[in-house]
Amino acid sequence: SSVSRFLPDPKTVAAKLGVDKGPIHLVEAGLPKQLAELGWKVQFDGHHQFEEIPTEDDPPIGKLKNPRSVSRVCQAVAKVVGDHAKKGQLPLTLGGDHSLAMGTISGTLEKYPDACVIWVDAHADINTAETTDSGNIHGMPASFLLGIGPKVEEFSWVKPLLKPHRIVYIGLRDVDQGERRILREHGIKAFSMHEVDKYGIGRVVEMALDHVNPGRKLPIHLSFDVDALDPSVAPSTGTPVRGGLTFREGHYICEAVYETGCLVALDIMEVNPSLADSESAKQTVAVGCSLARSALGETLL
Ligand SMILES: N[C@@]1(C(=O)O)CN(C[C@@H]2CCCCN2)C[C@@H]1CCC[B-](O)(O)O
Ligand SMILES: [Mn+2]
Ligand SMILES: [Mn+2]
Ligand SMILES: [Mn+2]
Repeated sequence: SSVSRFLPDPKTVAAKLGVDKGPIHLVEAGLPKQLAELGWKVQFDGHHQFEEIPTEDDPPIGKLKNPRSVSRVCQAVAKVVGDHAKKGQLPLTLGGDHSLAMGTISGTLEKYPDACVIWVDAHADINTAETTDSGNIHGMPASFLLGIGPKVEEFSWVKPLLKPHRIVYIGLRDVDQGERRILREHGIKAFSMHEVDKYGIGRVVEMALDHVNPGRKLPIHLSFDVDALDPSVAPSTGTPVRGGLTFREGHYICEAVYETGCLVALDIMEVNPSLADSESAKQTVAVGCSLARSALGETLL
């Protein structure tokens, strides 16, 4: 039977790949086979190739860096994820940069306009073209999905279909001033590491689900940035921040989301093996595979 009551197709997961070397390592670590062993019909249609836009042809737009290549890749991912979702499959996107979530969540919302998003991350990724300091678009996807901030022509293809009460964060601990203001002004619910310490991960996940999916009637898109985990657990990632989720807390979130029976799309993002020594890279890849298995039904007993 299909894991989610929203997936007519019995347990078919379509593995998508990001733009980074991370996805290749996750696949080569055996993730497709591991998912097949969980009973999934895995459709892995190869590594997504994107022709690079040379940097000189992709100058910043305002502060935004590599806007054209990011937009092009995300738009392609939106189409492919949307197509898989419309076929009743569960798109699993392996990143790669979290800017890809503009594509994956757009794809999910096309099929499931009432889907809710559980965003697991050290960061809120909700800067606008105005509030961003870094100009790195991986810090902005949520603002485009929510339609917050000044219009950026390059990203006008991102339809603002996500509503503030349909997204909830878990794991925040490095949020910019401008993002704090946005979260507050839009009434967006966020469980930082402070709440994880205070209530424990079990209660936090329950409160997060109660907030975005009270009757567990809505489809869930889980977007998991591995930098939500403590750097001792997932060291090989772009923006590590101390004081993160333990190995078990991260896996508990995935197990609990799976148990709702509402999961329709999954992102495992920001695994970047080229950023650490090979031991740390291997450890991070293994955690990425393990999180995906937990979100797709691997239980402890
Ligand atoms: N908000 C950020 C942005 O660049 O917009 C700034 N932050 C780094 C910055 C370093 C100095 C102290 C404050 N934090 C990274 C974050 C984006 C993370 C993207 B993700 O996909 O890894 O979540
Ligand atoms: Mn990134
Ligand atoms: Mn992120
Ligand atoms: Mn992050």
